[in-house]
Amino acid sequence: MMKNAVTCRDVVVVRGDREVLHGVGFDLAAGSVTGLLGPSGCGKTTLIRAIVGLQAKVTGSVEVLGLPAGAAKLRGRIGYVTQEPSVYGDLTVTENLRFFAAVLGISSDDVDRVIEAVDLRSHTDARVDRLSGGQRSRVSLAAALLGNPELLVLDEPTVGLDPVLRRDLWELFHRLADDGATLLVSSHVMDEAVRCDRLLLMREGDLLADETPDALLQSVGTDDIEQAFLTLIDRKAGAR
Ligand SMILES: Nc1ncnc2c1ncn2[C@@H]1O[C@H](COP(=O)(O)OP(=O)(O)OP(=O)(O)O)[C@@H](O)[C@H]1O
Repeated sequence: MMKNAVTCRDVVVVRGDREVLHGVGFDLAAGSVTGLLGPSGCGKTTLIRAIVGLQAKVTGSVEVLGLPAGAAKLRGRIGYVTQEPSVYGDLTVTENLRFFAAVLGISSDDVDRVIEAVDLRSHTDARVDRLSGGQRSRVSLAAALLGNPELLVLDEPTVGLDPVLRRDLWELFHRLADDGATLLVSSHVMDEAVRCDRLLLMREGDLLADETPDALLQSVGTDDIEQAFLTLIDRKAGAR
């Protein structure tokens, strides 16, 4: 039986004085790539923060790699890339990664592997503040890959990347999953959905769909994910 890397049940989150997740539940199968899709403000980052254990005021249950989200023992087993670059501008690519490896207690031998994985070999000695936005976000991704985490949570990792790089990154995500990692990748670009094994479609703090891309397209009767999403919204509005 396939194990679940993440299990969420009835997850409710309050931010400020507003409930922004209204009882979300799903599983992430180990070794899969799941896309978390939905319009800006629908709650993707909030859900991600609940999974990586950074979000306050979470009720319901969030279990990650068999432990409650935020458990100290999960440190080092999860790689998380936020939308903001999390690396130092005044250090080179290699210096950044050596620093993060040292902080995590990982051998610096791993630095070459992650640089290669994100295709930054030709920029190892460049200061990060002299790199392009896309290159900088790949340095953050490389830092998250240090130590081979079992769960990778990536918040909009392909924003600002050209089509070739986006394709290469999605190939990397699938290689990592083939090696056993579980990936949750958020995006508001619907055409990335077909690259995922499974999709979570969110809107206004609710999960509208939790399906494979093919099953979703079939159930809605279209060959376009964006259209499928709009149809689901209309159906939900009609059901109210
Ligand atoms: N610090 C905060 N305090 C109060 N409300 C917040 C805070 N951060 C986000 N929110 C609200 O929570 C809701 C969900 O935000 P969230 O950042 O999770 O959305 P998102 O789907 O990740 O959006 P985007 O794609 O634009 O990053 C939004 O309505 C937002 O206004």
